[in-house]
Amino acid sequence: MRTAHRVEQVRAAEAALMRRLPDGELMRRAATGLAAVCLELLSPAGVYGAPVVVLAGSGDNGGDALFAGARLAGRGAAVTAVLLSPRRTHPGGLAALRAAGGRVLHAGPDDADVLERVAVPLSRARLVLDGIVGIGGRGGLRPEAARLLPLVEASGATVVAVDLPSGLDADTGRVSGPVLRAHLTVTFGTHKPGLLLSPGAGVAGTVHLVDIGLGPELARLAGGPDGPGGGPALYCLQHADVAAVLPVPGRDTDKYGRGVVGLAAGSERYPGAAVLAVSGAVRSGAGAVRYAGSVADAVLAAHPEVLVHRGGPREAGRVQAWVVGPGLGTGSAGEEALGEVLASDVPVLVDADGLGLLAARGPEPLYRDAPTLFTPHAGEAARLLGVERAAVEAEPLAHALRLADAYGVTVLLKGDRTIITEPAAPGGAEGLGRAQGPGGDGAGAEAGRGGAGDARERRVFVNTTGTGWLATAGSGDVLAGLVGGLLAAGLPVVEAAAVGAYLHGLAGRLAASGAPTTAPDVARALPEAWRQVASTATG
Ligand SMILES: NC(=O)C1=CN([C@@H]2O[C@H](COP(=O)(O)OP(=O)(O)OC[C@H]3O[C@@H](n4cnc5c(N)ncnc54)[C@H](OP(=O)(O)O)[C@@H]3O)[C@@H](O)[C@H]2O)[C@@H](O)CC1
Ligand SMILES: Nc1ncnc2c1ncn2[C@@H]1O[C@H](COP(=O)(O)OP(=O)(O)O)[C@@H](O)[C@H]1O
Ligand SMILES: [K+]
Repeated sequence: MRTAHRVEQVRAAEAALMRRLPDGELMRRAATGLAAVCLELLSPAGVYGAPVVVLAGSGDNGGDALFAGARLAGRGAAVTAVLLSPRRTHPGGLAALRAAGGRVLHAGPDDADVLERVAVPLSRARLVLDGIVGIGGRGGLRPEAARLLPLVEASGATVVAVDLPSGLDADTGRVSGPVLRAHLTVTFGTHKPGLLLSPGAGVAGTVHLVDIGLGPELARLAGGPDGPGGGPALYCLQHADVAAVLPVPGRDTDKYGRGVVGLAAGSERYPGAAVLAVSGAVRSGAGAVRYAGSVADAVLAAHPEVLVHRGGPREAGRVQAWVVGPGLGTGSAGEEALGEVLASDVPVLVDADGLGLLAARGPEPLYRDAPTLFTPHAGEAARLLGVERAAVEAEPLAHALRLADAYGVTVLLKGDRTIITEPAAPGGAEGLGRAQGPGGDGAGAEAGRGGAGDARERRVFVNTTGTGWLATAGSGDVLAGLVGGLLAAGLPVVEAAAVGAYLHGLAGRLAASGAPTTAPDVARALPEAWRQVASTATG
């Protein structure tokens, strides 16, 4: 499991660790790891004489960058440090850089002709280290740093962000002003949520984690009574985590034992959505799929194995979970189907038109005994909350949490980085992520910040397996069917959502393989995604 922690958690762990280590040891570890990555980047074309620019701000982030720059200079690179706060530069880092033969340019707010002076080294640079600001940052880059951005972008150099891209909010991934886009981010100790969430992930590039020994401290804090507490702010599944919970039939399992998923979807106007949701459900691990609705013939033509009912969900027969909404329409038939499904006593996934119908009623808790999962994209989430779509896209995590609390449901917010979160007071304490840290509890995420319940209880997952090729009509319907099937197969709601998003993203990659793909092809790639994941468990 990959995990991410908020700045206050990182600071607390850092303080605890520093008490036990010699002065400067943590920065030495960070700079060593950073320099190693940079050397690897420079090596193919040669390190000796390689032009490197270090952008250094006023804090320890600049210190990391300067110490790493000194190491590169020690290996023969031609390093120029550009100091954005010349009077407040990290003294040890600056001294090390000078001692290793690095050049130094002043580029503070009061320095004249800055652009002319830095233009030449930047235009020649093969590598730029962004040590302007790290986890101490607030808001977008300030003008003295922002004015360098066009020069960096025009240089064509590889940009390596130190800890995180300067100007990016570490906790939320929000970009509220100018930000230095990186090809690669070398982050220290733990991932920061903003590197994994949208839109931050889009400016961080590939993220490389350098171990500086914070892990045990973070785990200790998670269980302790003092400090920020809480487990990781974010969990990010890997193959082995998914393999551990995939529903695999035993020798004595029959199809009903594997779970039956019901789908209330499709309409004369949108029959395809039902077919696509079914195509995900039949490959989900459930033993059987029931369809209830008006486009049974289209469903049967594509999937003869489905049990169909040409009426409402209530009379369709027993299921272990319902999916309601894809292509359902928002008329009275849709309204009726939604009402019947929500009145059932099994887990329900509400998608697409089902969410549209609920949005029209406005935010109110659903008060169901069984779990309810919403699977909106940003536009649907915005309608459910009565906010602009752009607001959801700017801060998806905060809005996913608000949505979960306003309706009392688990939320899977779709996007390039899909977020899964439960409402503030989740039932049960078992499951993925629960075993992390001595506290055994889940994540804190932004819950406290959003004023949303007990920050220590709530788990938040982010899915990183997706690809832009999944932005194709109907791929969300496939996801709804898949997750519904996982629910029917018995996975707890958060696990079903997180595992479904993971397999769906992977299937999207396999189906696309670098070229356009279609929703049916994504569904057809699900078994291969499953096999790839499962093979990590069997070796
Ligand atoms: N924690 C750990 O475990 C370890 C941490 N390490 C490293 O330390 C880094 C954190 O260092 P840090 O605390 O010195 O803060 P940092 O990010 O350098 O900012 C410094 C100052 O910048 C300013 N500033 C603020 N916003 C700004 C903006 N938008 N644009 C421009 N400037 C802005 C603001 O100063 P102000 O001008 O407001 O007084 C702020 O105080 C961390 O990211 C990692 O690299 C590793 O060495 C080892 C282990
Ligand atoms: N840029 C992207 N990167 C990764 N996944 C994406 C991207 N854009 C969309 N997706 C995924 O594609 C699916 C689209 O679902 P949705 O918006 O409901 O489309 P539709 O309504 O056409 O089915 C979601 O699973 C979403 O996470
Ligand atoms: K940085």
